[in-house]
Amino acid sequence: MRALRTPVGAASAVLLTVLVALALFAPLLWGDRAAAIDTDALQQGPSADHLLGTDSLGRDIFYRVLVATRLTIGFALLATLIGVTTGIVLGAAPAVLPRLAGRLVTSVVNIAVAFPGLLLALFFAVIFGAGTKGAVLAIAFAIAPSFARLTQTLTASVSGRDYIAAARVCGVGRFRLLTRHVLPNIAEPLVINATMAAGSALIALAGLSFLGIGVQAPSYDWGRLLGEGLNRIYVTPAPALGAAVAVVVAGLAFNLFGEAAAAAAGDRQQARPRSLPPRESTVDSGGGDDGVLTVRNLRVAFPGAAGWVTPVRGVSFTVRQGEMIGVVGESGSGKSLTALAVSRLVERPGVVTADRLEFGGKPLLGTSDRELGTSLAMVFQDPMTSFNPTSRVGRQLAEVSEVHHGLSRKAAFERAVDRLKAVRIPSAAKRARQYPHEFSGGMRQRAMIAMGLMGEPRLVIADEPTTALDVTVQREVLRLLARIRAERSAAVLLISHDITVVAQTCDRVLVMYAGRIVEELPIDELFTSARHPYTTALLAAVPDLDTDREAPLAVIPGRPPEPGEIEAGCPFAPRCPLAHERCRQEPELIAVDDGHRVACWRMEAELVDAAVGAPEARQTGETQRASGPSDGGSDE
Ligand SMILES: Nc1ncnc2c1ncn2[C@@H]1O[C@H](COP(=O)(O)OP(=O)(O)OP(=O)(O)O)[C@@H](O)[C@H]1O
Repeated sequence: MRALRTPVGAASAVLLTVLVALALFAPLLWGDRAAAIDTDALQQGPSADHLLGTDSLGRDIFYRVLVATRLTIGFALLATLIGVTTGIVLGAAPAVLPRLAGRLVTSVVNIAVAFPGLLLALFFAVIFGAGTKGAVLAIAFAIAPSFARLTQTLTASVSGRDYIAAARVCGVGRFRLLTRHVLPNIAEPLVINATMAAGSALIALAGLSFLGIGVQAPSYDWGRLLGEGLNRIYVTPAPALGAAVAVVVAGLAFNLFGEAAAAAAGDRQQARPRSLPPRESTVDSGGGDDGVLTVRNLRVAFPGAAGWVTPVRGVSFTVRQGEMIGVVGESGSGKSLTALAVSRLVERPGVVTADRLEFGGKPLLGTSDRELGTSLAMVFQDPMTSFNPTSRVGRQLAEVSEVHHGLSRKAAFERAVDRLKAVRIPSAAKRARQYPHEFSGGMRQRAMIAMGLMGEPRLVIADEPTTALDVTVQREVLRLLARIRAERSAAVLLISHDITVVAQTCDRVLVMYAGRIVEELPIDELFTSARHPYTTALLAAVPDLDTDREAPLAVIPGRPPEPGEIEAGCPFAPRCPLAHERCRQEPELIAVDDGHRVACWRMEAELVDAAVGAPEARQTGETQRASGPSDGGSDE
């Protein structure tokens, strides 16, 4: 509609309407006059009776041009429909086919795209033979490769969005993911490009008819009329001009309307949030444990220009039933990648490995999509991108139960309404019928949590769930997570860059720096017993009531290293006021107390000093190192 408000859009829309009207009504109104042979008026020039003259049988060329609109537009649209459909199927196929077959399809498309469209059209026209059917198929197959490429590109651009990740966490199958979540969200650019393709198809079809390999007598389209008119262009140009003007005007109308629609869509796109990079996982795991989530030596690596980079470098922790664990660290420390890896959402070319990666005591890789979809809930940072914008909120929630619990559409929808009520969405039944954009940010985030509650989640992973929300709504969302944990005994892994949020809500905190855990400790010891210089620096950077308002806020000098910049030694050393010679080597995470682990050489030194002073203490320290974490439940 926005396109119609521009002069180009409005003018091309009027032209298209006229063309469609002509295609529908011209043969009914003037079909007889266009076919009437008049041997007394053969090959005449323009006159008041015959505006564009007559042909070799005395038929009125003006009426023939009008009547030919139906065949020309009809076949152009048919060719576009076949071409676009074939292209979309080919473009979407790699997303649903096994990897090898998908690659094969992509290669075929890549080769086909390299050939000029008109060349392909002529090639297919020869294969299918002269005639309307051949011309339509030739043009359709010439259009298809560029649409396949477009579909592939658009699919890739939305496949990293949070709502796709959310649907994948819920175990939605590839085909359904494609038809319900990907295609509706790329429909707009596809339709716009299809409109422009119709213009090109019309011109190409006219070209084939003009060359004599398109529409055959006694049928006629603008291309054939142009060919006939051209034979006597030096005697009277009007017969050729009529068809030529019709082809140009119609081709332009389609193309300009497509351009105007694209420009209008482009304006809207600028306001849309950007997508995340695509992710998937290939995970090694094994062993068994009674924790809800057991992670040992988790590593996530990506190929880079100068070799592999490893943003997550050997992370180990355990999450137990009903526990709320906070993960803090500056941007880029690997918090989100850790969460994505345990949700099986790191995509190729990313590689995830771990000595143990278990969910509910079973290897994560062996956990079925259905089980993972109903027992692991993921809440993302940006509530705007977490939902598919083209589908009603209730339907998106219901999808989980349709897929996993085999509930009917109606029953699944009722369950969705029930879960929306559980997260205190007012007028839940009405809200369930609304689209995500009709929800406020906080409501969307609660609806996202409700989606996790469609199953019976044993673990809720919330990745910066409150960052995009104002303080009051933040508190509501955090309270809701705490309530779910209390009422349903679900474990919660809360990722945040804000250590105070974690301090207010969690039982334990994992502090991450440069892809590793540098400290883990119970929350009640956070402000009193934090030992790692990075944790103490994070705490010092939090203003409190005693903070001098005149003095500048404390900041940690320097910046964390990028994954590709991490060198040997403690990665925090360049920013650490206590760094010394020993820090040229990277310290291990060692247990210093019950549930308290620290990766800092100072701790090693303290343990050794303590051990020298008290032989029994030395024994304890060594025992702790050997057995890993105690109550904290993790080792490395
Ligand atoms: N697909 C990817 N390919 C290459 N590098 C990646 C990819 N995804 C993330 N990274 C890198 O991994 C590092 C850790 O990213 P991650 O998103 O886990 O950080 P984070 O601690 O969650 O930070 P933030 O709080 O900003 O989200 C970053 O430096 C990031 O650039």
